[in-house]
Amino acid sequence: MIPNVLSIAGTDPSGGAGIQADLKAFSANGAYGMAVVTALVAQTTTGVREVREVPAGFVATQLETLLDDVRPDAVKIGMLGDAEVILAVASVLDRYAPPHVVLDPVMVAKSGDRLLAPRAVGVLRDELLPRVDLITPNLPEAADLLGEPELGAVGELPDQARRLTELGAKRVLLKGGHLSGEASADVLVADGEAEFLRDERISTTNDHGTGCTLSAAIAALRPQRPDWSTAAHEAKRYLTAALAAASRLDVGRGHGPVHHFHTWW
Ligand SMILES: Nc1ncnc2c1ncn2[C@@H]1O[C@H](COP(=O)(O)OP(=O)(O)OP(=O)(O)O)[C@@H](O)[C@H]1O
Ligand SMILES: Cc1ncc(CO)c(N)n1
Repeated sequence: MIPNVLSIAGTDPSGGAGIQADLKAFSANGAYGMAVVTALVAQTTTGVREVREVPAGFVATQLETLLDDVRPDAVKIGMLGDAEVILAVASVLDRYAPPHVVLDPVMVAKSGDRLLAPRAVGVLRDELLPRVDLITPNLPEAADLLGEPELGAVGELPDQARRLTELGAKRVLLKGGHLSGEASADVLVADGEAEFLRDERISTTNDHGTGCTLSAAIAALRPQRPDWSTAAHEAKRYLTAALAAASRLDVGRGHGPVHHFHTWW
């Protein structure tokens, strides 16, 4: 059976990040996609112009309406925007206990614009991290969650990922996309064990939504694969291919999107 996978996230009208990217990544990775919108974001490849939050009560109503009818096989959580929405999502997770929950702790867009209120970082750390199966922070997000300086070297990733599990996250995929070097390396830590996910670094400015794509692909693949490690390695390969395929796109003047392609078979 095709897995039903839910994204809880904000929007990107240019289709590169957020809900729009998640739905494409779900489809391309063999899942049926569903979405609950948490914030309307006026953004494109060049940056964010304005954000309108969806009231927390209505995020909860969207989730309850959906979950009373459909049981998802996995959930990906992205931009939540503020503390009230975080608490609403945490409470719904408690009541419905969906399997395979991935949290991308979105805080700042590639353009530098904030997508999470600074005072909500502690609420995300204390109320949501312990309730999900995997978190996928980038380096600035990991530093913010731990109150540490941002890492500058690949070799430091495993120890920082382990410290994130000490905050209550069951598993951590710490993304090294902001580092330079020949390879693009991330680290996955579960049960104290660390393993690297390495792939070639693609030379491109079409890197808008890479984080959304990776976490969405993991959520889509997890119900179809035996464990988190297999799903994460495969999602990483999918992202590298989508980054390489981005050279065929001509979208916007800034950080362009990756290309989610389907193999018809
Ligand atoms: N040029 C690249 N080539 C290959 N992989 C990359 C490249 N840039 C980023 N990645 C990979 O993309 C994923 C996302 O990494 P990154 O650290 O950029 O996340 P992010 O900052 O959350 O992304 P975004 O905010 O744009 O969605 C990681 O797996 C990272 O290794
Ligand atoms: C809605 C949304 N979520 C996440 C990101 C991070 O790239 C973004 N730019 N927009």
